[in-house]
Amino acid sequence: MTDHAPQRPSFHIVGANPSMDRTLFVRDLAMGEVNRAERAEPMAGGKGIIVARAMHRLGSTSAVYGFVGGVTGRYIRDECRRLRLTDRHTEVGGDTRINAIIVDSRTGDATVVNEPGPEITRAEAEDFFQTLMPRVARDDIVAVSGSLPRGLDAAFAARLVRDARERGARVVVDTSGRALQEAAAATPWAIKCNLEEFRSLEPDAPLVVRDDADRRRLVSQMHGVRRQGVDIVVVTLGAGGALAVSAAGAVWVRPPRIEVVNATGSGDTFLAGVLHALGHGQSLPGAVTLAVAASARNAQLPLPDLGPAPDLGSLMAGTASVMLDGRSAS
Ligand SMILES: O=P(O)(O)OC[C@@]1(O)O[C@H](CO)[C@@H](O)[C@@H]1O
Repeated sequence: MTDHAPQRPSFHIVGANPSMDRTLFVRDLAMGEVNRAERAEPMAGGKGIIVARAMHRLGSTSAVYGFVGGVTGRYIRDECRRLRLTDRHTEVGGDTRINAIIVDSRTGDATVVNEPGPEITRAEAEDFFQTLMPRVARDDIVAVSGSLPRGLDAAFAARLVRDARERGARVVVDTSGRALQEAAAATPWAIKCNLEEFRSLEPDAPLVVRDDADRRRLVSQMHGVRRQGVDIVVVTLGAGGALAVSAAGAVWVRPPRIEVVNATGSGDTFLAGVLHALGHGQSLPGAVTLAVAASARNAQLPLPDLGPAPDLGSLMAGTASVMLDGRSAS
């Protein structure tokens, strides 16, 4: 490499609260009844791990950070090794959680029960910052994904954004509730959330986005958040695709038609697509198109993954992107 060759940024994926996801496939799930699973699959999960695994499938290597402990924590570390993710987790006294995902194998509907996660002490939180921050360099991408385990509050998310920004990194936040509010106030480079999560930033946002008028209203609210100091705001709308705004304008990407097997992790896979594409210098509309296709691919599979060497060409061809100032982007 010459001195002038462009350097790829390093990706640091923070999933503070990883989990062993246990996915149970049940036909015609009946609440309040005894159900029998057709099969059960364990998988390393938590939003950060799903993001990093999907990025790896797309060709971007990343390091994963968060808190792990106990036998389930060991499982996460073993899986990181197997998946070739750089494991920079902080070891803690509590146990990594186990989350239950019950997929109705007839409808594809997923019912998810998330544990709160281990209690993190102040010293463990400090260890985490000491592990992450010295490794963050200018222009690196730091993604903050998923819930916080017990003992950490929204101030943790805000400090994460501030400290990584001070090191010149581009910080991307995908979390919810108070943590999202405080992280957004610390003005990250980008926010990616779903509609429900966006409503914690903009309570007047529509509950559902049905038509052009709803999309335009939402876009103007997203620009409002952007004007508070965030460069890029992306809101995913499930079957309605995704909207993204930056100073250059707004784009809406409609998803391809697919049969959903299990959409768990599709939002995380979407984020992986955005990070991979923006990290490789693609435009925001191009990145969102890849992300919508990747998220659709994830939903076609029984477990959150893209599978080795995913070919997203036909799914990308099934998307349509529209610049909301009326020009067609593809
Ligand atoms: O409690 P969080 O961190 O918000 O969500 C955790 C979780 O439900 O999200 C992933 C799917 O998006 C699963 O791997 C995981 O169990």
